Amino acid sequence: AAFRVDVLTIFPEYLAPLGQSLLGKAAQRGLVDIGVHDLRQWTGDVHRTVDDSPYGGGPGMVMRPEPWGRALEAVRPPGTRLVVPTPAGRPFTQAVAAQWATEPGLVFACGRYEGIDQRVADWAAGSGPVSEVSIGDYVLAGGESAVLVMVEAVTRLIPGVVGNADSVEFDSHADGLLEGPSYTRPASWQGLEVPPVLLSGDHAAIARWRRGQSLRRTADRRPDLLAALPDGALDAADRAA
Ligand SMILES: NC(=O)c1ccno1
Repeated sequence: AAFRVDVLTIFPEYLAPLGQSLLGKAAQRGLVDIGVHDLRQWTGDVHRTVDDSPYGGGPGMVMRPEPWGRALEAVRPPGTRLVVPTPAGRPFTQAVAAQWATEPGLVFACGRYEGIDQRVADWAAGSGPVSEVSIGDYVLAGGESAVLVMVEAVTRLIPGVVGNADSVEFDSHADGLLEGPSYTRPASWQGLEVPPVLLSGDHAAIARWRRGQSLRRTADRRPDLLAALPDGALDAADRAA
């Protein structure tokens, strides 16, 4: 069955890119079903109000719970994970994306303003898993951009969505390390040569060189990833790299 994605937002037009390109083709091929819903459909007043001032004072506005409750009851299949993008969330990583890609689908709640009344996530936990996640340590105006990022990261891991399955398997972060440099024709460009080992045809040497490049780049750019590797992940050859 198709992987089902539903997005609740007050800016449905912002999610238009979900219908294009890679995702669009996957949707056409029945691999992914995407529904974008305007939260204001579930407001109860003539002004279609979705926010109010925060209890306890403080700047900005908070999204009221009632429209979310009605929208989730209408849209969220029972047991489906609810994802709430927020700078205060747990980190969204490749491992999280891989886990979610094995599930039947996802519902995304895009918060605006200072966020959504906490009772929505608390109440929603009664009908399925709820994940409050962050795509990085920065603050966006709303959750919509984060949803575009997460939908792309998850759906490309669904078998058949990305043409070449190998390219997914050898992504950066797939083995906990960053991918090293890539090269293609011409062999010489602006006086810069492609590393000769890559033209040698010696596949064992190429694999060793690539692993070394990956380790070196990870140590240079993301030492935190090296530190997070499970014991034994690096062998003697790795340490020598
Ligand atoms: N960092 C994030 O994931 C985020 C979501 C909404 N605003 O920021």
